[in-house]
Amino acid sequence: MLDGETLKALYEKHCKHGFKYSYGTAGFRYKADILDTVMFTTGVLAGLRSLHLSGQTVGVMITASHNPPEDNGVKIVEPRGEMLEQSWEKHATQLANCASESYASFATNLEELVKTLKIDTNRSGGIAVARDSRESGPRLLEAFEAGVQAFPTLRIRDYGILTTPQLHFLTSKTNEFPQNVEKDEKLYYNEFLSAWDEITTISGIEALPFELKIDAANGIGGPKISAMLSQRQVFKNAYEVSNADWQNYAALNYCCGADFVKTNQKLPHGIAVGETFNARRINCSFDGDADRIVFYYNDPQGQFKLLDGDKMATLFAKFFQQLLRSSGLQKDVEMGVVQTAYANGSSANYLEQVLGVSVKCTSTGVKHLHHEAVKFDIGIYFEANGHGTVVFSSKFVELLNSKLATDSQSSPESYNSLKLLSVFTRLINQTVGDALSDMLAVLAVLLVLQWTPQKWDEEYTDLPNRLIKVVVPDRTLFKTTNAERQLESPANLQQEIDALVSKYDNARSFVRASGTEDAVRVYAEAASREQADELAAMVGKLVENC
Ligand SMILES: CC(=O)N[C@H]1[C@@H](OP(=O)(O)O)O[C@H](CO)[C@@H](O)[C@@H]1O
Ligand SMILES: [Mg+2]
Repeated sequence: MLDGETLKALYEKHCKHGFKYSYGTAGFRYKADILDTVMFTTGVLAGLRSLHLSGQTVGVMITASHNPPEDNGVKIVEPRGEMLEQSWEKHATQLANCASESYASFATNLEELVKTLKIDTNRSGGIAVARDSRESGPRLLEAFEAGVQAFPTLRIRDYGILTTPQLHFLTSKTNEFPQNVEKDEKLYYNEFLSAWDEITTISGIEALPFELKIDAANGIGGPKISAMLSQRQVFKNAYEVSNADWQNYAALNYCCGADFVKTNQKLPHGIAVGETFNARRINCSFDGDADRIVFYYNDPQGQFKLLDGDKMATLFAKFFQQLLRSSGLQKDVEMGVVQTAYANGSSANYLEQVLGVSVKCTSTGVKHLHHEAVKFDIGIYFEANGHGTVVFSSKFVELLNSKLATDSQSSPESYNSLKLLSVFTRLINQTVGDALSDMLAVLAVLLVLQWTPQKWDEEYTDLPNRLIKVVVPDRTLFKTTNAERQLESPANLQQEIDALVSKYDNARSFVRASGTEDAVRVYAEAASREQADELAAMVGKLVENC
């Protein structure tokens, strides 16, 4: 470990005092100008995590996702590509807050952590770091790297600008693959494109039968999706990337991107739809770090229709259920869908009542959903905003492989389904929700089923819903229970919300403090658009006045 004097000099160069931080839904996320201290301590903490995990490489992503350009943030990725182990979040928060107090407090906390976690600071370890396209990224990276220097035995691999899922993927491959395999973006593209190639072979297509319009939110997803799709002839002239101006910092997520489309339920700037209805036209929006995606289309009446995370979860559930049936595996495989309270009531109904698939509800944040999803053989998890993926158990993959090895003589339909299931385990980025890989997976399902976006949408009808933000003096007063669906405090607020909800048809509403923004979120759904909007506004008033 670095000597005290040198560490103190680094601390003084990068740390400021007086701010209180907390590791939220997706790491630390604040205005970029107050993040230097927490970047420095995250460098130290990621180092500790790597050393604690016998020197395995730990990932770090510097991003504020869908937030405005002036924000930034940082999150730590486990060696297998998952979000930081939850018991370590408190260490991350505590170290940052001690550093925000004084050097002495930081040094004492660091010493305690090394002691209580029994960390051998002399061993070697590794950090893989990347950032999104924000202007503050390089400065914050510098503060982060200074923190990592606390342990001179650590190697840092700086990947420059990546999407968040690319960093998760490369972190996981760094630990999984031998040293002589180059872990770079090429590895990422090859992984998903080679699975995609099998889909085009199975479906026998030479050109994509869709007109695909991609809104890249002026984030890093723009150049990356172009780098990926331009490698395959099948996409030639079939896609267009809008809002790809990732070097125009102020344009990031501005009036475009997945969050804008989901929240406003309308087309982003830069995507126009033609006068006449086109059944093959499919649009999608990424968020700023390309770990979310939503799809949409305009129906024959010219009405905007959103195909969000719930629609993706239900599409995958229906598709995998069909494949399990036709391959005779449905009795051996447990499939489930994990959602949050923000999932549209109609989607849960459809899954349970129409498909007969089990549905679990967890707190917001993919770390919670992922944790629950891995309990299934096929665990499909999506937040309504389009953040999610599918995870497959190793038991399921082994079963598939052994069936594929022995079942080649069985019916062509059954064999084909087994092959498709196997391809999807490779087409989907299982480490984390990934706009690029999710986009390919959705297109692949539509191709195999020969569905248009409209046909996909017609499986069930969303209940009209509204999500609003209310700024309050202290959002930490809003405490929830029951997977965030009910408030415990402020006292009596839940009863008042329940009383309002009971006045509307088929209605539901809940309130929780955001973990990424300084606001309280209010969600409402009801039988009609007017009722959903009115209920959200009324509950918002209750929150404002309490
Ligand atoms: C309602 C909503 O969309 N909440 C988002 C948002 O979290 P909040 O804690 O609600 O701010 O950002 C998270 C990180 O990207 C994402 O996981 C989550 O779904
Ligand atoms: Mg994101």
